[in-house]
Amino acid sequence: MGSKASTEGENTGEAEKTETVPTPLPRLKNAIALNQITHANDIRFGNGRFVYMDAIGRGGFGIVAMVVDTDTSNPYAMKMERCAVSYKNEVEAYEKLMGVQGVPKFYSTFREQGFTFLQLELVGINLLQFVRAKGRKLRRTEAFKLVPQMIDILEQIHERGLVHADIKPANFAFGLGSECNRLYMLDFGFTSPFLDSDGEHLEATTRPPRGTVLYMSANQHLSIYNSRRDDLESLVYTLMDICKVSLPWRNLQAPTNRCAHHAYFDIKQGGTDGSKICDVPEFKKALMMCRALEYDEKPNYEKFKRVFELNIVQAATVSVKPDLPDQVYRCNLRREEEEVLLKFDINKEVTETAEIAELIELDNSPDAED
Ligand SMILES: Nc1ncnc2c1ncn2[C@@H]1O[C@H](COP(=O)(O)OP(=O)(O)OP(=O)(O)O)[C@@H](O)[C@H]1O
Repeated sequence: MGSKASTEGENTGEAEKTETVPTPLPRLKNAIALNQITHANDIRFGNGRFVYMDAIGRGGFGIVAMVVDTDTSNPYAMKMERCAVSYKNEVEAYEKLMGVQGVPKFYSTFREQGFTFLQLELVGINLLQFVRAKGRKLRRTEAFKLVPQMIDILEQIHERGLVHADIKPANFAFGLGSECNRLYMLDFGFTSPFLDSDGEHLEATTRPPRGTVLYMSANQHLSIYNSRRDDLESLVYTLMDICKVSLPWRNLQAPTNRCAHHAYFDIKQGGTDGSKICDVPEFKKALMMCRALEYDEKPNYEKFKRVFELNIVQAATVSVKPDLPDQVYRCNLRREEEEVLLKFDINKEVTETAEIAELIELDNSPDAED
């Protein structure tokens, strides 16, 4: 989750009409085999119950660690954040999404030393890492093969009355082992309800844009509160990006004021019919469908899927799954992030520093949720 101009993905060059073999990207090497994990430290969370194994993700407010439960020896993902304003949001979302296929299981949450923790089902490589591990962007047929799963997850999230509000490649991940051809949706820090307590759609309102600039819908740049149509539009940008169709705004400076957001809005609108965004018929059509949706309208998910439908031969032959289905990917931490982890070293005496006390206070303040 992050309110920032994303630098994720690679600059992909111009959109193409025909499918070409995508160009190589730098490959990821730091895979960790699940059956080979050993821990060389005494960093523990949750009153000593969870042993830290490795960092597998990082975001705007903290890191995601792979941990092992000392009671059961099961591995989990532990999302730890410092005073994250999005934390309460994310816990509520995970509670509402319990049982949804394609959302990692949520096991527990706790707070330690001014940090919040979410214990989650461990899933595998995210889509951004997947593309990097392949060393090339995906072929369109490969990206389209993923669409039904992506839409199904989104539809279920919407059915629970929530919009995800930060759809991007790094927020989709493959499952592990026998689940490696299933997709999961991650990061519910910006997820928000779109229904009121009577089940009616919330009135259109405004708030400062949040999410990841690169994939944010055009309307979000006008500060229009997210609704279901915005998730779909962000999904189209996500798909374009993973299969080498350039996002024309990729090299724009991150918007810092209203005027800059308006510039983004204009370029993301891409002319009256969106045709200036790209020439690929499927993306053009999908974007037009997003633009035709009213603020409170329920999308026709099946129709959306049909835009990307593969023919019978393609559907039977195209396979999209990680080469290493039993591996997660280590992520490099910054020095200050490594230092944070040392606060949880059980061999070190832990004192609550002024900084941590301040963070707890901030986190408990009434404004913390905005
Ligand atoms: N349950 C999980 N299993 C495995 N890896 C995960 C899991 N949850 C998150 N990750 C990894 O950690 C990364 C960051 O997670 P997440 O997006 O939830 O954090 P964030 O702090 O909100 O990030 P950002 O600020 O970039 O949006 C993901 O892209 C993914 O690679």
